[in-house]
Amino acid sequence: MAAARSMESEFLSRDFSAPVTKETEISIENLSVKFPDKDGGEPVAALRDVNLEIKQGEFISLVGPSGCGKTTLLRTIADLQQPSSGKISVRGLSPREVRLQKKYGIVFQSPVLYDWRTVRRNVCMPMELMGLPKKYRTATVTEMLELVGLYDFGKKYPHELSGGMQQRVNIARALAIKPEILLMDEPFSALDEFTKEKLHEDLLTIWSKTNKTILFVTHNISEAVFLADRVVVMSPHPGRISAVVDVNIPRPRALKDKNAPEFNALVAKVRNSFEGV
Ligand SMILES: Nc1ncnc2c1ncn2[C@@H]1O[C@H](COP(=O)(O)OP(=O)(O)OP(=O)(O)O)[C@@H](O)[C@H]1O
Repeated sequence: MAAARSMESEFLSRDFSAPVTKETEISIENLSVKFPDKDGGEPVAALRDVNLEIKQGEFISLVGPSGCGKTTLLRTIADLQQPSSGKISVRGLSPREVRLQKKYGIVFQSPVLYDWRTVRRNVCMPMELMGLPKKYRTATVTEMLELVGLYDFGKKYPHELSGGMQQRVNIARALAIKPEILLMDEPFSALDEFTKEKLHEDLLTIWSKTNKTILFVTHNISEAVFLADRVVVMSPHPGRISAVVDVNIPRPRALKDKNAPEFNALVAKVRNSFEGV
């Protein structure tokens, strides 16, 4: 009970816009993940010898073809998958400790919203599960819906919203527990180009206001470059990091930056970094 109370008070005092410290937030050392082969053959090396340091407040895109281990890497950081060897440490804590402290926000491709709950009550749900006080929940839902531009839609139900709006609700819900790290697995891949581009700009605004560390998985090279500080390029068989490309395009970024020669040069650099595809 005392432990639950101290977790709650740690939660209520969590600062949503903590300053970016540029300290290492996630350290991945010699990480390998193998899955047994269904036909009894050699295990599948979903990840082999992955090494990566991610700074607090960094925006990292993970890009690569199908099967190169992007989702496996995200799931292993999130403690949804265990390493076969190697180690992940988040400011000295294990992924499990970080998950139990609710410091991960996770956004998947399909927004898993509850159809029978309004937008407000969907965003509220993780805070209800954690038993946070009602007054705090109400204020946080309002703050999150303002952040994602959906304050006026709080009383709607998911089926009354477009796909892009549903994904915004999903992001608001992931942010409602004030995570330090946002893990996003192809969150916009099912959306049309116009909606996707609007969400890119909005996600960058949300990121700059909240200072989260973001890992963003995508197949789309242009999306990866536009959003990230660094693009981590992965290649399959075995899943590994084949390059890390720094994106030195100034921020804040706008869609017109995609027309700049520097942007296209970076897209080409990422494309040329794939190995064994
Ligand atoms: N639960 C599992 N059991 C067995 N093999 C798996 C499992 N999960 C992933 N794999 C295999 O591990 C490799 C990496 O898969 P993963 O889903 O991480 O790749 P990905 O880059 O995210 O692919 P996609 O872009 O298609 O989502 C693939 O060969 C995949 O078939």
